[in-house]
Amino acid sequence: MSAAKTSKPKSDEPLVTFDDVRAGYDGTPVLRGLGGTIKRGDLLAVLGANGAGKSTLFKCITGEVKPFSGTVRLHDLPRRKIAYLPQRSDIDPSFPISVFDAVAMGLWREIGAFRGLSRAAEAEIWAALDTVGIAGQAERRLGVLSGGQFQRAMFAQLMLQNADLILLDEPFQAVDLETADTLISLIDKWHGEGRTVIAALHDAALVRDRFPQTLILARETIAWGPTAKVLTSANLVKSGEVTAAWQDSELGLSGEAMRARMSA
Ligand SMILES: Nc1ncnc2c1ncn2[C@@H]1O[C@H](COP(=O)(O)OP(=O)(O)OP(=O)(O)O)[C@@H](O)[C@H]1O
Repeated sequence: MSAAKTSKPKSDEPLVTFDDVRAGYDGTPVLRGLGGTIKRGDLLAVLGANGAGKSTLFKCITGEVKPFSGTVRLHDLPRRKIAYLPQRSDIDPSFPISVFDAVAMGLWREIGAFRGLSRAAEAEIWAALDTVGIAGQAERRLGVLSGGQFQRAMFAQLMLQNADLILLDEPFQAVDLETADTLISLIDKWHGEGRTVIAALHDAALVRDRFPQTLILARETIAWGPTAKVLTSANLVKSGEVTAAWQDSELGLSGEAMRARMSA
């Protein structure tokens, strides 16, 4: 995302509104009764235990998962202005593509997949590779990069997308501290440019340090608001318990056992 391309300025405008969203897979709900608003310019962390529904929330925003009931409303936000980085485990590393071409994919929506790259576009790709520190890896196959290098390449691709909303699913998983620092600086830069960034994370200390807003999720909203207010150990414990209770209920535990766990 070059500095020349500006997104809308930061404001209190709503960007995504969830209204009583019930969504999941094969008729089984994962998210239940989810409500709330992401504002334009938010830098929001989504925290929750494994299986809490963080990725499902992202997929509801991208439109990949359609709610069974309730609505996910995008306000003045065309889907092409949403950039989504799935969890590393959801990206096929064997796809035969060079690092350069993978990063270039960030421009596809603007220039089309099958058009040749202009000199300006090539320069933009090299600048993005340089910013994330992997210009020297450009000709290598994407699949042979280390976890950190791979994530740097994915961030370079995001840089080129010029998105208004950037969704990052566990972006620091399996990356070293130096890489995490580089990637966090980019997130700060995007936030400074008025873009909205939402990241699913597990590191509460990092969230406390760098993310002004937090959503704690456990299939339903446990808490959502300013990080200093929301990110408490009580809320984190509750989130783990509520997610576990929903998972137990899906595995067929009796309603009584579930209620006992919920009220413990
Ligand atoms: N494609 C799918 N089909 C069926 N069930 C799914 C699918 N994707 C996710 N689920 C189920 O939905 C629930 C929530 O998963 P989700 O990936 O949204 O949680 P998460 O909070 O992102 O978890 P994690 O921290 O482990 O990535 C889990 O029980 C998961 O098994």
